Amino acid sequence: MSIDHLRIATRRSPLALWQAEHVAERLRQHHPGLHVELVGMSTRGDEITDRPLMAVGGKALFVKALEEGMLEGRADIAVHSMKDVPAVVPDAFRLPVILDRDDPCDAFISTHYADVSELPAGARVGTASLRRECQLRERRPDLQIESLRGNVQTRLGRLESGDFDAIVLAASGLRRLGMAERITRIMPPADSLPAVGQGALGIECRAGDAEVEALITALDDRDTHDRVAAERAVNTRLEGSCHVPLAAYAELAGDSLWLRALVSSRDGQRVLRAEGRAPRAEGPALGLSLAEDLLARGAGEILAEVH
Ligand SMILES: NCc1[nH]cc(CCC(=O)O)c1CC(=O)O
Repeated sequence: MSIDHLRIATRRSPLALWQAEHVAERLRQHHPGLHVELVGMSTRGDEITDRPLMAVGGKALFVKALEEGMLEGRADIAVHSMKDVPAVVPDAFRLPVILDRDDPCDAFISTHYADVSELPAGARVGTASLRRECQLRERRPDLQIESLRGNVQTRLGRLESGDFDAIVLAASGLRRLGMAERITRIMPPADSLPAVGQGALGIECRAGDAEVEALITALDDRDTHDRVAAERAVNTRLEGSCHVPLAAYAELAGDSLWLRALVSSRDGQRVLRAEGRAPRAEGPALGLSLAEDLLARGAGEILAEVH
């Protein structure tokens, strides 16, 4: 029996729906005649917006609800922003596919200022991520950095209404929603090292669903997969909780993988960086060794303070 119908579990935010529809379209292209349907699911991470995400369980909430949907048989696969997927995938699931990466960088958005360096002393900057916050604080300890949650549209709305002088968001999210022209400046990885998996989409399925896995494998992008595997290895060793100021970003030049990682205290006063190169097949080992290097230099204490 071959599969002629595939249901995709997705969150209901505009970005999540775009991502799931993108995967649906790619699957239809690869498998003409396959019927692909989106199944929208609400997650606690989306429902609770009045408290910091890390206080209610972190980004793992986004993923967990979709996994439950698959276990209950309401969907066959789930599409995730790899940035939101915890380092360890539960035994009942597999994550065999990572699609080709979009822009992995953070985007600086401001109505008055061209770049971080042009912000006046004490300027108010909104960001939802501790990782972005501490890298901003390292460069500009004078900035007033405030938490900014909600979906991409909500966050842009708060910039427009004058709550902030600038905000920082993932470039890929803006591009996917057709709002690339809102980006004032792309922040290069040297200025804002991206989150593990940022800009990449992954497809999760139930373990043992060989037919489904065979169907989705066509969308896997080897280069992105190897890069994200190296980044996720850093996370495997350092992820002690749901929300940690941790960045890891890999680039490929032929067979050679260049991985950079960063751990920071919340105030940006102590920032530890590590980097290394390895053949692409050894990316996960490189990720683990960078994590060990960071731990040897005090990453454990820094992360313990943040928790
Ligand atoms: N945490 C929310 C989230 N999860 C993935 C993206 C962007 C898309 C991506 O990284 O692939 C965003 C928005 C943001 O960080 O601004």
